[in-house]
Formats: sequence, structure tokens, C-alpha cells
Amino acid sequence: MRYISTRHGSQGTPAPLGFEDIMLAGLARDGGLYLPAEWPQFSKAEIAAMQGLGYTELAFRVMRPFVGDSFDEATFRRLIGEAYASFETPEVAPLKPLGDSGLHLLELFHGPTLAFKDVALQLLGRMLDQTLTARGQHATIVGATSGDTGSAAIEAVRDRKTIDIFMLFPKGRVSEVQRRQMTTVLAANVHNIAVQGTFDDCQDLAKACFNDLAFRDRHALTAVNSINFARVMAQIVYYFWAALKLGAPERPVAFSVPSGNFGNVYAGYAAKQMGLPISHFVVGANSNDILARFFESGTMKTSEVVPTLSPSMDIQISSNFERLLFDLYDRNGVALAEAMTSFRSTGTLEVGGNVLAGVRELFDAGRLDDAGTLAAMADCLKRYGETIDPHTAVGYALAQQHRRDTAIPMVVLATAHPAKFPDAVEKATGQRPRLPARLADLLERTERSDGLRNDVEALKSMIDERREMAAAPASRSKVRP
Ligand SMILES: Cc1ncc(COP(=O)(O)O)c(C=O)c1O
Ligand SMILES: N[C@@H](CCOP(=O)(O)O)C(=O)O
Repeated sequence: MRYISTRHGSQGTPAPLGFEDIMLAGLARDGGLYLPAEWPQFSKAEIAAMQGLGYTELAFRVMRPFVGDSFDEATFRRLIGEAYASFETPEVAPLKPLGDSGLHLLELFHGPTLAFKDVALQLLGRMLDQTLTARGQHATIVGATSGDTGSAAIEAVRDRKTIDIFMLFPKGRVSEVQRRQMTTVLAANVHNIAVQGTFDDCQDLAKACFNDLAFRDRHALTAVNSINFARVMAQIVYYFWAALKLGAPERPVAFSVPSGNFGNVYAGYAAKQMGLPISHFVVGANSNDILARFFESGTMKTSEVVPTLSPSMDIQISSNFERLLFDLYDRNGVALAEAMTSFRSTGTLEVGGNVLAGVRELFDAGRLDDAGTLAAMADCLKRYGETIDPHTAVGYALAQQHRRDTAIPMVVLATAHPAKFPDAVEKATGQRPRLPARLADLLERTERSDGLRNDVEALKSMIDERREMAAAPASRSKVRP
């Protein structure tokens, strides 16, 4: 399997890369995002043969074509096995019917940090460590989080000698549980940074570090956000998992996906490209509805980020949308690079009527404000006895509004555990969800983080200093106050 950048050709035409290289690179050097030059294909018979497999075996079969010979079979199986052994249930992602409505909840929050990010990051952390150890190298992760990627990535790489992680989060814009899941990890290789700004500012800072090629090379930067295709790869698996349980390949399935950075729903799009019969996707947004407005009008226009009850989706610049645009631009990397540059300077990007009509065959989109989110949480509990978190609530409400065919089951991706957002859930349902026992003392644990203004040079200096300190003898074992 070879990978290309969404902007390939815009700065010369580099040779396509293999999996290990794109995993370590994270973002392409031309500023684009990597994806496979061609999607692996599974025939109907091959998909039928996946019926009844356990999660880890399915994960192996679905992901194997992507990794090629980067890992031998035994190593890849071991990494997958270890990653999913960290989940609370051997099913990894239980699928629950909501009565006889035809709606199903796919619970993706049974990993160590209680959000769907664990599904990919438990594996990515291990794959990075395996590769870096084999090469005798060290890498530095620079990541951005609106709440969930941060803790999942930190949990996946804490205490690993091959990796340091610098995680940027928007100060005051993540829930207390989310913040503490990051800042209470006191491992010497973990650096939490509270940025004065929004998630988009954090993501821009991280990307600016990658786009400074000298800085990037000096620290061997790598990414844990969904700009790293390895993240998308691992998320493809649960689309197969849910669809197979609901009768694929004989029966099509629809998915409703609460969306922000567009990584999760893009993984579903990839599953469809690989042969999975997905009838359509519902892209759910909160009041930060740039995606919904795009699917309605064909125009992508940024506006101010507003804080909502679903903070992890408080995003305006959805980085994975570039991967979908790549297809909408007929895989023309030069034209897309120009469009993305213009988007970043004008804040607007438009696609033509034909392109919009094509994309709308596969994607419906909608928005739900905070009042609707509270109502959806209350409704799901009342009707089906299920407590859902505010992000899942967006997917749940919009799934009902966008059923195209009631004979086709629709899966709502339940992206976070309700206990990550206790205030919102209590407000909606009157019941305060409890954290699992292993996190029961989270609110009493010591926190550690640094503040940072929204300034890339300040960030780069901080990383330079920390890495120099770490390289000095005997400094790594010290926990900074
Ligand atoms: C709980 C939760 N739901 C939904 C989303 C949106 O997912 P994506 O960014 O992949 O679109 C996020 C953040 O990514 C999240 O943390
Ligand atoms: N909602 C995310 C934002 C980052 O998304 P990613 O999928 O690109 O890592 C978060 O919780 O951090």
C-alpha cells in the first residue's frame, strides 16, 4: 500500500510513501494529509466471510492491507490484541438497539479514557513505540485537543521512552473531567499546554510546527490527531463491526456521526470506498455548524467558534474535510492545494452544483443547539432507558430527522461516556453519571499544565527547551512542580 498527500504535485511530486513513513510523519510535508493512493477493496464474499469474527480478528483483517509489511503478521496481531485488551469489554464496541426503532447505539467509549479516541489511539501509541524502538529513534508528538484526543493520546504514550507528547488544549473550553484526564498525568514525557484560544487556534499552532520543516526535523515531529491516517485506519474497523452485526453485506446500513474534525465520519466514508454497503451518513454538528452549512449550500465559510454543551465538537476548521475535498476535486492535489490556501486566507471555499449534488447523495447534515441537545438526552433516557453524552445526543437527534428509509438500520456513534460531561447530563436528565471506579478520585488528583499565549514561536521555544532539558543527563526522571 502506498500513500499520497491530498496536495501531491503542489510542491513537486514526492515518491508515494509506505505506512510506517506516513504514520511517523503525521502531516505531509506539503501541508496536505496522507491517504492511500487506492483504497483496499473487499468483495461481498470477503465481507460475508467476516461475519461473526471477534473485534480483534476483524481489526486485523480490515487494517492488514493498510499496513502492508510495516509489521509482520505476529507483531501486528499482538499490537491489536494489547490495544483492545485495555478496553472494559471484550466486545470493544457494543452495539445496542434502541427498542424497535431501527436505531442502534454503537458504544465507542469503553476504552481507558472513555471516548471513541481510545479505539485508534491505543493502537497508534503501540505502533509508534514499536516502530521507534525498532529504529532506535525518538519522536515528539505535537497535538491539539478539544477534550478527548488529548487524554486518549496521553494515556496511550505515557511513560514511553521513545516519545514525548505536547498536547495543546483551549483554556477553559474543555470539561473539568476532560481537563483532569490530561493534566493529572504527571509522567515526565507528558506536557499539557493550556492555550489562550479556541481548539482551531490549537490545531493551527500544531500544524504550524509541522510546516516549519527545520523544527519538524529537529524534533522528529509526529501527530496523534486524525491528520495522521493511522487514526482513520483504526476507526474504519468499527464501521465494519457494526454493519456486519446488522446484516452487511446483504443489507445496507446508515450511520449518524456527531462531527467536529470530520475524522470519524471520514473513516466511515473510507469503509464505504472499501466495499461496505453504507447507504448514507448523517453529519451532526452543534451550533458550530460549518459542516452542516457546507452540505446545505456547497459553501464552506468560517465563523466564530461558540462554546456549547458538546465542547469536543466546538470546531470550525475540520481538518479531515480536506480528505473528502480531495475526492471532490477529482484527486487533483494541485487544485486542492490552491483551494486550501485560498480558504485559509479568505475563510471561504465553494464547490460547484454538480459536486454538491453528488456529495449530498451520500451525506445528510444538520445542527442541534444546546436546548436540542438537552432535550435529546432527556428523550433517549425516557424512551429507551439509555443515558447518552451531549455529543452522542447530537447524533441521536439528527439520526431521527434524517432517516431516509426506515427499513435500513441506522447506527448512532456513541462517542463519549456520559460521565465525561456530568453537568450537562444532570441538567438534561436529573441524574449525575458516575465515573468508573478507576477514575473515581480524578477530581482530587494533582494537576500539572503550562499556560501559553496563541503564539507559535512561544510554543516552539517551549518544545525546544523541554527537549533540551530531557536530553540533559538525569533530568528525565524528575517531575516538574
Ligand atoms: C466525544 C466526541 N464526539 C465527537 C467528536 C467529533 O469527531 P470528529 O472530530 O472525528 O468529527 C469528538 C472529537 O473529535 C469527540 O471527542
Ligand atoms: N474532538 C477532538 C478534536 C481533535 O480531533 P482529532 O480526531 O483530529 O484528534 C478532541 O476531542 O480533541
